[in-house]
Amino acid sequence: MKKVVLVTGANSGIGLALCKRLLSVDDQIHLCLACRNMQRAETARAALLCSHPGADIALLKVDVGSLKSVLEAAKELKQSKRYRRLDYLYLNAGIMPNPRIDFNAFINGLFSRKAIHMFATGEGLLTQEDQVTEDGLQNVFATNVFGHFILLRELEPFLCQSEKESLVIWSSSSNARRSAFSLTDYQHTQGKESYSSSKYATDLLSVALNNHYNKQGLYSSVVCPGLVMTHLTYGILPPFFWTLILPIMLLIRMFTNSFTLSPYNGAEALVWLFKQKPESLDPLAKYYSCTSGLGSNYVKPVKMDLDEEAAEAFYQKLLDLETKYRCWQN
Ligand SMILES: NC(=O)C1=CN([C@@H]2O[C@H](COP(=O)(O)OP(=O)(O)OC[C@H]3O[C@@H](n4cnc5c(N)ncnc54)[C@H](OP(=O)(O)O)[C@@H]3O)[C@@H](O)[C@H]2O)C=CC1
Ligand SMILES: CC(C)CCC[C@@H](C)[C@H]1CC[C@H]2C3=C(CC[C@]12C)[C@@]1(C)CCC(=O)C[C@@H]1CC3
Repeated sequence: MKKVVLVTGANSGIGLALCKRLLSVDDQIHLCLACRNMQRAETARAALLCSHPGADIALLKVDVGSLKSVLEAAKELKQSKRYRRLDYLYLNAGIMPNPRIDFNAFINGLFSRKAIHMFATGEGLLTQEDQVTEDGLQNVFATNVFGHFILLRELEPFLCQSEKESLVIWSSSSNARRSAFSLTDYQHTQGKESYSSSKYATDLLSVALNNHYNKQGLYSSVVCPGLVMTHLTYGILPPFFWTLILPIMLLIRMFTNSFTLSPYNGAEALVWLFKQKPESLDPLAKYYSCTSGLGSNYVKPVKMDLDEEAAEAFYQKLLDLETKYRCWQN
């Protein structure tokens, strides 16, 4: 049976590298690139077909930050009858709008005992300016979490099938931090660390999804790709600056193994999960892409800093929000 794989945010960065690597592992897969910009999606498909001529690559238009677009995309997928099931759903699209570096925190952190941790996670170094979407949601939450949750809910018939397990894989981050997230303000309307909050939310959600869906054959995992040079990180510092500090980054990599740097390396854990049996994965672990000082890639599972009650409480809040939006749609 050929595997069916859908990747959101597949037209650039880690998502595109993942697609390329998946085709290298198995060029028989049915690959669906779910992107908001069809021109960029076409360019990505052309690039993938260059390296894998004859590959089965479909495009699906979806803006995960817009509930209307998510519902339309799911409807299109169901109506097209192109696929009967989905084996892997990579929820990779993500944003970090208007990032700012706190240089004081950087200098203080540099000379503290937490220096290595700071480089591995970016903890306390970054703030973002969020916006409100047309649905009245915080943009980072809508894009990184809720749009993907609704997509998953809409695609349940493709994912929950008795004959075979399916795996949902969330692109989380080492920047996910418990203290940046609050159950009473899960959209992060108050603070300035919406990215960190949204990634912690994906970690909680993945745990809750396993509790609710494993019996139906659906499994969920989270990955951290490491620090990768993509449009996202070029929004933090310009490309020339990253090139300038490359020797420093290679040095830091020797201590943290978390500066994977290239999208190819960053996709390591995502590809590794494709090769695993979903039921053999640890629902409470985050799978990190790592690159050693000598440049070899490996995957490291790390227990997440969360409790299952909080995961369940957050899940219930998402269900309530979903009900509210579905009422508005009708
Ligand atoms: N780069 C890094 O160091 C790290 C990245 N990550 C995570 O990895 C994931 C991929 O990021 P990365 O490859 O670095 O970043 P990129 O900016 O290169 O890629 C992000 C992808 O998501 C898409 N996207 C953004 N918003 C939407 C939307 N509303 N609807 C549909 N697609 C959307 C983008 O499409 P478009 O081209 O249209 O903008 C793009 O294809 C993200 O979830 C990120 O948080 C995690 C840890 C580290
Ligand atoms: C390399 C240094 C001389 C200067 C870089 C300092 C910071 C800009 C970076 C240190 C750790 C980085 C990091 C991220 C962004 C850039 C840093 C803060 C991320 C938050 C990017 C997005 C993620 O999901 C996780 C990354 C963790 C590490």
